[in-house]
Amino acid sequence: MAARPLNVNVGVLGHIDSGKTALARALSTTGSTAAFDRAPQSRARGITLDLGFSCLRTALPPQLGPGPGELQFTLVDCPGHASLIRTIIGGAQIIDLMMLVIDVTKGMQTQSAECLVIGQIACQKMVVVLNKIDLLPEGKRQSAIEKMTKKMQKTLENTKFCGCPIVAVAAKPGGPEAPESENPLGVSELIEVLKSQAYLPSRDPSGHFLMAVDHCFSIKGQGTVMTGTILSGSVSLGDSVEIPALKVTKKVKSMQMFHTPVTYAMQGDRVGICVTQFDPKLLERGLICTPDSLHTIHAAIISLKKIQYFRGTLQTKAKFHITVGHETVMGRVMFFSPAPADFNEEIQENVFDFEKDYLYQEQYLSKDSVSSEENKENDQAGEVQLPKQQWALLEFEKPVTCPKLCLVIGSKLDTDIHANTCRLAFHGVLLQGMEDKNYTETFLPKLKVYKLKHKEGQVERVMDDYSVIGRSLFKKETNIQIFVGLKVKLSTGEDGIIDGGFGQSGKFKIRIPDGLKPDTKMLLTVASKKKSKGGKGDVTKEDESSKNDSAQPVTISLSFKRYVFDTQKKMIQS
Ligand SMILES: Nc1nc2c(ncn2[C@@H]2O[C@H](COP(=O)(O)OP(=O)(O)OP(=O)(O)O)[C@@H](O)[C@H]2O)c(=O)[nH]1
Ligand SMILES: [Mg+2]
Repeated sequence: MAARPLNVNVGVLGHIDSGKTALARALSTTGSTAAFDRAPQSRARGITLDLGFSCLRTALPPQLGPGPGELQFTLVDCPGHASLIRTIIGGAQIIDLMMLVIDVTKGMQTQSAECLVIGQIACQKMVVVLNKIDLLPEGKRQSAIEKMTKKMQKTLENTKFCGCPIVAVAAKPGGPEAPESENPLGVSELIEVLKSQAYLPSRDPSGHFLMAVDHCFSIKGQGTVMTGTILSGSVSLGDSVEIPALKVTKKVKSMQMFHTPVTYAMQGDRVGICVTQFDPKLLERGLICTPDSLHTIHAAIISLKKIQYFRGTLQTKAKFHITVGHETVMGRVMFFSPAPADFNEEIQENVFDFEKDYLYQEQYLSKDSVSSEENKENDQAGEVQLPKQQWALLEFEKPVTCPKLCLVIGSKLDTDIHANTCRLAFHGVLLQGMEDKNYTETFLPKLKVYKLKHKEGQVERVMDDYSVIGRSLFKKETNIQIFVGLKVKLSTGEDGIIDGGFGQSGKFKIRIPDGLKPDTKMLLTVASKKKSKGGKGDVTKEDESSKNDSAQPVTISLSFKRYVFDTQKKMIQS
C-alpha cells in the first residue's frame, strides 16, 4: 500500500470579501464535496456561508522527513461575514496553520482582527496573505506592498505570530468579471511558503474518537455519509459511532479520504464516514464520537483569560454567547480568583481543585478593572497585583454536548457588527462540567467560593469593664441570634465577642474577654454623657440620628466569610 499522505489542515480566514474562497480555489488541485461555495444560497449571495474544504497535494518538504511521500494541505475556507463567527471558531479549532487573508487595498479590518484573536487562541502558526495586488497601480505596486507588509509586521508585533511570513498575491486578478483563464499572481510562491511552514502536527490515535462533521448526505443503496475532521482518537471499519444529537449509534460501513477508500483514520484526518441510512437533514453540523464519550452539561467551571482587545470589563452575572467545543449557547458567568493566600500560586492546567477556597469577584480582575486609585494605594510603581489564574462558573441556558477539557470562547455577538470592535471577550478551558440538571443542589455546594463580608457599627455605651452595647451593625429585623459567638474588633483595639441582642432595635451586647482599656472607657463615658442630654426619643428616630453621628468615637467591625453556595449560609471567621 502506498504511504498515506501527511495531512496538514490550513485555515483560510479573513474579513468578508478579502478573497478567501478565490484563494482556496487558486490553491487547490482537488476539490472535495463541500468546497467553493457550492450551496445555492451561497452562490446567490456571493458570500461563503459555511466551511468549505478542498485540498492541495505537494511533494513532502525536507523538514518533514526523508523519503518519498506526499503532503496534503486540506484547505478550510471559512466564511468572513461577521454573523458567521461561530462557524469560524469551529473551523479554527481543526486547523494547524492559518492563512490570514488581507485585502491589500484595505489593510486590517474588523473581522481580520477577530480572526487574528481566534488564531492566537486556537492555532500554532500563521501566514499572512495580502490579496488583490492586481488592484494596486502597477508603477506603485511594489512600494504599496512593502508599506502594507510593514504595517502588518507592526500589528503582529505583540502577538504570538510576530515575524510570521507575509506573502502578496492576486488570487483572482481582475475580480469576478475576469476570464477564468487569467492566471493568479504569487500563488506558487505562496505554496512554497506553506510548505516551508508545514510541521508535523502532533497526532495521537489514542483516546476517544471524536469528529467534527461539517457535511452530511445520503447515497442511495449505501447509507448516509458524514464528512468531517477527526478531532481526537481514531476510527476503523466496523466501529460503532454515536451521533449524540440524534441519540443513535451506527456502524461504520465504509470510509474515504479524498475519494480514496480507507479502513482506518486518526486525529487530524479528513474523512467521509458511511453508516447505515438515516435522514441527513437531521445532522448538518455536529459531532460524532465513541459511544458515551461526550457529556451533556448544564453548567461548567472553566479557567479563563480575558481577550486583550475586548473593550470593557467582564462582569459577574453578565450574559455571553459561549462557544463550548463546537456548540454555542447563551450563558451567565460568575468570576472567581484564588483566595488571597494563594494569589501567587502557579497555574494548574487542566484540573480544578475542589479542596481549595476561592474568592468571589464582581468582575474578572484585569489591569483596567482595578481602579487607578486602588492601584496607587497598592503599589507605588502602579503595577497591579493580579492572580496568575482566574476561573468562572458558567451556567448555560440550555445544555451543551461537548468533550472534556474543550476550548471555551465567550463573546458578545449581540454587539452591532458595524461597531468596529472585537466581540470576543474571553477564552478558556473547560475543567469540570455539571451533567446533573439539579447541579445547584447536588454539585455547587462543593464549590468553595466565598465572599468577604464586612459590617461596621458603633459602641453605644459601656455596661461594665467587660461588656459594651453596640448598635448600627444590624437592622432592627435581623435575627441577632445567628451572629452570637462571632468575633468583632473595636477601633480602639479590643477584641470582642457578640453575646446576644439587647432590646428591640437591633442593638446587641459585646463581651470583651480581656476587658476595656482605661482610655476606651474614658472616651465612651464622655461621649455618652454628651449624648444623654438629647433626651430619649422613640427608638427608630434615635437610630436614624445615630447613623449620622460621627461624634461616636468607637466603631465595631465584624468580618466573616460566607460561601456563595452554602445552603445554610454559615458565617465563617478564621
Ligand atoms: N481584483 C481582484 N479581485 C479579487 C481577487 N480575489 C478575489 N477577488 C474578488 O473579490 C470578491 C470576493 O472574493 P471571495 O473569494 O468570494 O471573498 P471571500 O473572502 O471568500 O468572501 P466571504 O467568504 O464572503 O467572506 C469576488 O468578487 C472576487 O472575484 C483578486 O486577487 N483581485
Ligand atoms: Mg468565501
